[in-house]
Amino acid sequence: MAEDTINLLKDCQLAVHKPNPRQYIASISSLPGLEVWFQRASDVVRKIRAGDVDLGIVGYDMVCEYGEDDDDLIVVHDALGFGECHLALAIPTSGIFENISSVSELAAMKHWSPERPLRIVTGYTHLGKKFVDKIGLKHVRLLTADGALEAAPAMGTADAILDLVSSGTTLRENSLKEIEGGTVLQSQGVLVASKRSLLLRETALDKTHEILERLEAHLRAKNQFTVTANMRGNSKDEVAERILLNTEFHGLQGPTICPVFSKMNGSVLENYYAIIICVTKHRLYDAVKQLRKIGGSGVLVSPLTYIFDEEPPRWRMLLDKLNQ
Ligand SMILES: Nc1ncnc2c1ncn2[C@@H]1O[C@H](COP(=O)(O)OP(=O)(O)OP(=O)(O)O)[C@@H](O)[C@H]1O
Ligand SMILES: O=P(O)(O)OC[C@H]1O[C@H](OP(=O)(O)OP(=O)(O)O)[C@H](O)[C@@H]1O
Ligand SMILES: [Mg+2]
Repeated sequence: MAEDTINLLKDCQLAVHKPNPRQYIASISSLPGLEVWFQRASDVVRKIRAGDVDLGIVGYDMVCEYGEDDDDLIVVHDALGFGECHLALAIPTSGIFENISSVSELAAMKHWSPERPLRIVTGYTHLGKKFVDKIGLKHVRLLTADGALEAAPAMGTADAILDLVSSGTTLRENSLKEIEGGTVLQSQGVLVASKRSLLLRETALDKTHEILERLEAHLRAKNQFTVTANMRGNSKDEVAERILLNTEFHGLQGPTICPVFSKMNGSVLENYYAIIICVTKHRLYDAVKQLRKIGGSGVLVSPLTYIFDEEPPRWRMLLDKLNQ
């Protein structure tokens, strides 16, 4: 998460300067007056709640587990695009669980009693307790461990686990499976803040605004290409009509169309137009095909770095949450 966070900030022109690897304090030269502290994910949330730091970047799972529903915590950006995983219940694929494929089937098993509860090992006791209550599992004991939870069922120290799953490889390699209704939450990296800080300290709100704007502009641009193509035509209106009526690709507000001037037999002609549109990466080839069909040639594709649009919706949402 730390590496992903540093890379993301760098891509947003917010490079984190850390004088040496064993130092936990750093700075961002484009944000003077801001201190960066490297802390364990759980401590990031605890320190925001305690009022020691104003803003943090952590997994949403950490915000929920260590935030314990504290309404001072406010998620400023909920999808930073890394650390994607989900918190889920998993049970062994064989033995008494062989035919169990949902939480209702798990709850209905006759094996669990006050003397012999279902033992679930997890690092997420707050979320685990809430989840067990929600799904109505009666005879349960939550056990805690810090890591390698997937080994517990085979070791005989627990019956089930509640842990993060990403690719699913760790579960599979340890003969465990997820079950229907067993997902507690979806998680990825988020930017989280203390509501109190943002309300009481104008500089904290200003810096948050700048960071959010940069994140939004970069993340919006990340999956887009700028596509430029030349197209023969008699006027820009005619070219615009061809694009708007015959393709699905129109740019942010609409295509930008500019005349291309060429020299022929001593005179300057305006019989080509350059069109500029934005295209999501996975639809690039569709866009090229559609542009070709309406006479597009010389298609140039370049990556987009930022899209600064009007005020980002997340900023408005943040102000609403702060009642401003
Ligand atoms: N397999 C995974 N795939 C994607 N994201 C993950 C994965 N495992 C964990 N994460 C995310 O990374 C965050 C940090 O994970 P974790 O607590 O394991 O950190 P760590 O780097 O091992 O540090 P620590 O020393 O505190 O355990 C989690 O809260 C979660 O949001
Ligand atoms: O579905 P997968 O892609 O296999 O990823 C899931 C694993 O990743 C995390 O562990 P991590 O590697 O952080 O080790 P840890 O639990 O010891 O911290 C998590 O605790 C799972 O064990
Ligand atoms: Mg880990």
